[in-house]
Amino acid sequence: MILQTLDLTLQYPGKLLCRNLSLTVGPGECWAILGQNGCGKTTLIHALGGLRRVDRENESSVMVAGKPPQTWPRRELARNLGILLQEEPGEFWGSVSEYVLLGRYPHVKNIFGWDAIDQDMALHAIERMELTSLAHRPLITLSGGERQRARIALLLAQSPICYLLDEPLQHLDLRHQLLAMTLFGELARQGSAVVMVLHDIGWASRFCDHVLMLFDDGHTIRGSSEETLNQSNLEALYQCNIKEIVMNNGRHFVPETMPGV
Ligand SMILES: Nc1ncnc2c1ncn2[C@@H]1O[C@H](COP(=O)(O)OP(=O)(O)OP(=O)(O)O)[C@@H](O)[C@H]1O
Repeated sequence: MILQTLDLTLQYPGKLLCRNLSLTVGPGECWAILGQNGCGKTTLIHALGGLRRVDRENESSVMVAGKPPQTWPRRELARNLGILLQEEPGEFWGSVSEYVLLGRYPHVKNIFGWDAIDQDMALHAIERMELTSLAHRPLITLSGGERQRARIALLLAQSPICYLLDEPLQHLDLRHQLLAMTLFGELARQGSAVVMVLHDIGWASRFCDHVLMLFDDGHTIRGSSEETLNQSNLEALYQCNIKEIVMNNGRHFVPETMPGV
């Protein structure tokens, strides 16, 4: 078990986001977190990553590799857990390759800087995200999608055991959505744990083996994608009419109509 919540309840004044969530994410698993805007997906990612304190009496309700995330030394936590947030904390004025190298910081052994392994891993991550031709450009000159690929490359260079990803496909075109999902699927097959917030059920059904659904009233459904992704769960989750289409051995879910329209 890499990531675990025990009876986790998250709320803001006047709004219950999730109630008594017990979740266990193991190595090799790829999870999608699904739910309507404002249901609490980002808040949950923050709680799982130790970026948001859970209630005091609830302190042990999130565990990363057996310990609450706040109790890990930061560099050690970053070797276990890599987090991709929706918002960037601040501007970075260096080049793309300098930015991606920051992912190696938790692994640095040499006080004089990055060693050959760090350089190689950053280079490989840049290649994987198809950024080689932009590697020397200042990060701030990149487009939204290019910058999102650089952020994913930084995480690849970091190579944590568990990836927590909040809308990793934001700003990406179709080709790069496929590239990113293929990569996350590969990471899971190689033994990493991957947990990602998605708005596209198609990607979830194709690449994720587990799903967590967060409903507006705080209740949750979790389980295998096979079991949980069905018309009735998804219609209840998204509050609209959804049609399931089976095509080329894959299941596709198409939003059809708004109820009452
Ligand atoms: N600091 C805060 N104080 C009060 N309410 C908040 C605070 N931060 C977030 N919320 C509310 O909590 C709810 C959950 O927010 P969150 O960002 O986790 O939703 P989400 O599921 O990630 O949404 P989206 O799909 O739009 O990104 C929202 O209704 C939001 O307005």
